[in-house]
Amino acid sequence: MSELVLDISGLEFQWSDQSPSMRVDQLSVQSGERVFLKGASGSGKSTLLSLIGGVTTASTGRLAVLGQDLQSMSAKQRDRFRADHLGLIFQQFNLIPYLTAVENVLLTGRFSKQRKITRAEALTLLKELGIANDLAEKQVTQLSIGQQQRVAAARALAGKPKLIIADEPTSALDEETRDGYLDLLFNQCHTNGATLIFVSHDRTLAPLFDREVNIADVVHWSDQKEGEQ
Ligand SMILES: Nc1ncnc2c1ncn2[C@@H]1O[C@H](COP(=O)(O)OP(=O)(O)OP(=O)(O)O)[C@@H](O)[C@H]1O
Repeated sequence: MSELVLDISGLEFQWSDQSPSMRVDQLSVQSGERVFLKGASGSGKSTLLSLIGGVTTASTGRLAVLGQDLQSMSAKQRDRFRADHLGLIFQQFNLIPYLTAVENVLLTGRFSKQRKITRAEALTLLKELGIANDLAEKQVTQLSIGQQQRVAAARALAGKPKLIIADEPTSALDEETRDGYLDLLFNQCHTNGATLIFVSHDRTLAPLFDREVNIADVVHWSDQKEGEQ
């Protein structure tokens, strides 16, 4: 089946009038694919992810996620779309420090009617990711970095979103924990029929994915600033 989960063409974006402009001529990802996105620091990986996640919008071009054109949505509609359909795993986790692990996972359901998750389901998901019930009831700041990283994954996977976007989620893990984490993430994506876009500097991980995309091949920056034409 060749359903496109991500379909970008002729996309142009600038952080501000004074910033270089970024162009993506074409990038598509098929349903169920696990894509490894690599690129040098500052090459635009996080910028691209924020466009795909609807956090920022491009000035021109097409960007469709799960068949929905994000470019034609208002900021509020994009927020709703993100909450309903996307699972985001950030480099810094973005967990709420004063909540327990399970409460952090349950937050997903607070922002989306479509992704309702019960406490029992959240605990099961955490357990599948290696966070037993006693840890799940602890404040997240009392967990190790590797455990927090798994809580962040559980929160992204809660409610079975169809697209998971992970920005360097294994950067703080030792090799063994990292490999276990990836196994769990892949298993969950497979079970849920989810597509995975995974950004990492760790090239040794690339062979584990269906496809490797070098950001330099898809993202082009122009240094021309306004007033310099
Ligand atoms: N919020 C922002 N406002 C203005 N410019 C930004 C912003 N975020 C990123 N940039 C600029 O966009 C360019 C690409 O940055 P981005 O963070 O996307 O790179 P990256 O490939 O994710 O880097 P890294 O691997 O270091 O995380 C950089 O020149 C950066 O300065």
